[in-house]
Amino acid sequence: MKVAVFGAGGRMGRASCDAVEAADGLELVARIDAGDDREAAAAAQVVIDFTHPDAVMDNLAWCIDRGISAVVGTTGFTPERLDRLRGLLADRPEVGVVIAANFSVGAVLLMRFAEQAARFYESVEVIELHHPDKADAPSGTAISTARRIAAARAEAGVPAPPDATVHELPGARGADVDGVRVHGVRLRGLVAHEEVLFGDPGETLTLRHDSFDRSSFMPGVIAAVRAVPDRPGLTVGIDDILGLGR
Ligand SMILES: NC(=O)C1=CN([C@@H]2O[C@H](COP(=O)(O)OP(=O)(O)OC[C@H]3O[C@@H](n4cnc5c(N)ncnc54)[C@H](OP(=O)(O)O)[C@@H]3O)[C@@H](O)[C@H]2O)C=CC1
Ligand SMILES: O=C(O)C1=N[C@H](C(=O)O)C[C@H](O)C1
Repeated sequence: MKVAVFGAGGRMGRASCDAVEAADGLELVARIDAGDDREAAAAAQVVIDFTHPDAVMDNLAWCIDRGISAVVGTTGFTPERLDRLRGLLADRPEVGVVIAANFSVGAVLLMRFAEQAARFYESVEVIELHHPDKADAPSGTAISTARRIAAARAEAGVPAPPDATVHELPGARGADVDGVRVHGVRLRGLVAHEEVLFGDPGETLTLRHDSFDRSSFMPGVIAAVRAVPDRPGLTVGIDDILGLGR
């Protein structure tokens, strides 16, 4: 299968190029970075995109227009952006796009475990910790985690977490994602880490995942590349591809 990588000069792009080159049955046909002519990727059957939230929608429109499927790790996908993508894909029903905020197996499992725990605890907060060269905050993974926790709590009728704060320096209580507080740490030496803290009277539960190296994302990326030609339309998350179901 012919594969091109968009964002090939970046941290994830470089790791993806190496992973594609090492994978049986995959052939790396183009490395595209900012400013390069995308036509060099026109021969690809699948594009991997690890670029920038400001670039990814235009890249996907280009791929879909040419009938090229895509595996997307770039963050910044709002519900509105996903709807726009569904609209683009409706015109090319043979094309598949897999978007995942996190391709590491551990992060996928953490999100599922957090979703399961959500209804049992009065309090919940999310902390994401990343390298300081990251453009977006909170991380896409933390936003997805918080949304999934919020949805599970709402479905179970759990009220908003208690919080008596009335005096606050702006930002001290983090971002509000669907009613769940999300805190971002940017620290040299880190790669990608997330904690979900649950609390109830007399106990807490902490779920933590650490990516110490970008190789942690590659099995998920390669599994998605192999799967996407058989998954027309939009797939959000790699749970199904890993055999976990929704
Ligand atoms: N889903 C997942 O598992 C993961 C997702 N990510 C996400 O992936 C994205 C990239 O992260 P990371 O690799 O660390 O970032 P980097 O900044 O290291 O890499 C991004 C690369 O994309 C290039 N680029 C920018 N615009 C375009 C464009 N239009 N076409 C082609 N290339 C372009 C950049 O070039 P230049 O520097 O010249 O602008 C840069 O080389 C982020 O959104 C991040 O959150 C990261 C890790 C895991
Ligand atoms: O920028 C990163 O590094 C990462 N980005 C993704 C995110 O925003 O969730 C995935 C992972 O956290 C690493």
